Amino acid sequence: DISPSESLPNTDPSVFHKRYLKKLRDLGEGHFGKVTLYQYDPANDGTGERVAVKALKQENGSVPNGWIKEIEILKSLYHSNIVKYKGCCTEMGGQVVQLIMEYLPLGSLREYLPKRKLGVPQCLMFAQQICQGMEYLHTKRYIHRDLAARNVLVENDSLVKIGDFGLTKYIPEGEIYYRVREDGDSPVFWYAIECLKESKFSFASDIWSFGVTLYEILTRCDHRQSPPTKFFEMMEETKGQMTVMVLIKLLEKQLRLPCPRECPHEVKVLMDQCWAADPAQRPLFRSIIEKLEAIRQ
Ligand SMILES: C=Cc1cc(F)c(CN2CC[C@](CC#N)(n3cc(C(N)=O)c(NC(=O)OC)n3)[C@H](F)C2)cc1O
Repeated sequence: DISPSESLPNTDPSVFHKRYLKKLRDLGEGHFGKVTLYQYDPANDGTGERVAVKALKQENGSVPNGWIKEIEILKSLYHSNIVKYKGCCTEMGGQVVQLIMEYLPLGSLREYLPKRKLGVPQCLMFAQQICQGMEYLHTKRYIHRDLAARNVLVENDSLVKIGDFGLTKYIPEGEIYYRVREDGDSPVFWYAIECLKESKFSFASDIWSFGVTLYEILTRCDHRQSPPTKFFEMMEETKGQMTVMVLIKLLEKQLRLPCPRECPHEVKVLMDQCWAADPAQRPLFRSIIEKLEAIRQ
């Protein structure tokens, strides 16, 4: 038997040392920080694995507790349609913490869909997988608050994963809404009407955002049909008026994003159910999965 002193040092695979992280390129920029591609190369021979590293713009050295929350949330999620947590890299005695995730080189649906003319069945398969990841998230009482094609990563032609949880919040038992005044650049064209009017986020507001994500998928993320482009067209000349106020008026008049070209009617019906003005009228992810399965038959 090998005595402990002879076995390999018991290194914790979720601990990443800054000195072995070699920066390759930036992957994305958010309001509060950025995501960068690194090679983790402890052998220093270029054979290390590539990882995606999320870092917050560091204010006065203190680690915001919302950031620790995001790390704890991703660490607690195990689902085939959710990006894998790999570990953390701490610096300056824990003053700086970076989140290490698996790297999906095909990037998000925003980069992938315009290049690959996928058929409707494959688009609906991706949509169903997003619902499976989101249903899992909701069973753990998390709301995502930023579901959009830009935050869905492509593993391969038949697998997508929800890739970013920057705005995810826990909804305590017995509560329905999470209220917040977002100061960042909020994704208003993915926000449910009650989020725009009263900042009331809930499981049902994630369903609304899924409807917008489904719309993006059926447009293959064509920027000419993007939600901002189409809503600005519908808002006509809003010279100087607050965009959010005009968007709320438009949604209150029951106006919605148009049916994408070559989108089956029953998929547009599903989108419109996700965009019901009354949150209680919107379907749950479980029933959306069943509807998508039925349409895909
Ligand atoms: C600090 C807050 C913050 C900072 C940000 F930059 C963003 C925006 N960011 C999210 C992560 C992102 C898209 C997704 N999902 N992505 C992850 C991978 C991966 N794990 O491989 C990947 N791969 C890739 O692009 O391969 C070519 N892209 C992309 F970086 C945009 C959101 C934020 O909340």
